[in-house]
Amino acid sequence: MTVKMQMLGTGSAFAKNYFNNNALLLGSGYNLLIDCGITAPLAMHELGRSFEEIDAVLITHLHADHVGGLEELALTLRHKTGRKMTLLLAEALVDPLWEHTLMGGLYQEGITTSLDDVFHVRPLHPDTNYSLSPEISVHLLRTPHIPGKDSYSLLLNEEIFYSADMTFEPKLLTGLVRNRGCRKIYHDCQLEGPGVVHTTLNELKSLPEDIRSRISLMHYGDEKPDYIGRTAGMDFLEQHVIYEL
Ligand SMILES: Nc1ccn([C@@H]2O[C@@H]3COP(=O)(O)O[C@H]3[C@H]2O)c(=O)n1
Ligand SMILES: [Zn+2]
Ligand SMILES: [Zn+2]
Repeated sequence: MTVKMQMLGTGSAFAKNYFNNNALLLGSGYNLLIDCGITAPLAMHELGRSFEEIDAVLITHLHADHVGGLEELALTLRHKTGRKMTLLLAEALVDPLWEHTLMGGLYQEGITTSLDDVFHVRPLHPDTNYSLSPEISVHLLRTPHIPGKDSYSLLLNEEIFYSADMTFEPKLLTGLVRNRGCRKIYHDCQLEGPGVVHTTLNELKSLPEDIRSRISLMHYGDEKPDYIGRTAGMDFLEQHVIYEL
């Protein structure tokens, strides 16, 4: 079976017409959630889905639109079935995720005192390919987002680049396609204003056609309808549509 991808949302952190940019990879017998932002529980609900059908959640970096739904995910599973979700993330994010993000909501004296009490934590090394199921492998690439903040883009099945939030890396994108045979790039995209911590549409438009033709845009703002047909051939990934990966 071909792996499918369904975005729970394709919006930027502050978009109101789109849910947070989180993705579901749907394999045969193995479903992976990529990032679990504030809006992920509502998006799952609207899609008629349950966290119980997810096998593992992978986190790219510690911003609320990527991790803000983890507290609800963990508590929902605990109360419904007692199950701990497998949590995949770069080893550098393990302690900060607990100490800076989740401890405030999940700590319970004598019961929940560490990330391991709520998740099956599987720390990942960057630049290493991990087989998650017979159909899905993941490989973390550390990419720039905010100074001093670790953030990891993904190479899925060694042929599909899924950007975490990142600033423009034209050499990386070009090398992935021309040297590593990357056939598809899902890229965050800030449509208006200076990028600062994201890649802008204008930056992506400056790439050569053989790279642009592989790019689908995600993590965009509410102004997206104004940009249809103005993306130099790059298409917009649409939330809730099921694509072949
Ligand atoms: N130095 C920063 C830090 C954050 N931000 C905004 O906050 C958002 C957090 O989620 P995001 O999706 O990374 O997008 C970030 C910026 O909009 C920003 O614009 N500049
Ligand atoms: Zn984001
Ligand atoms: Zn971010």
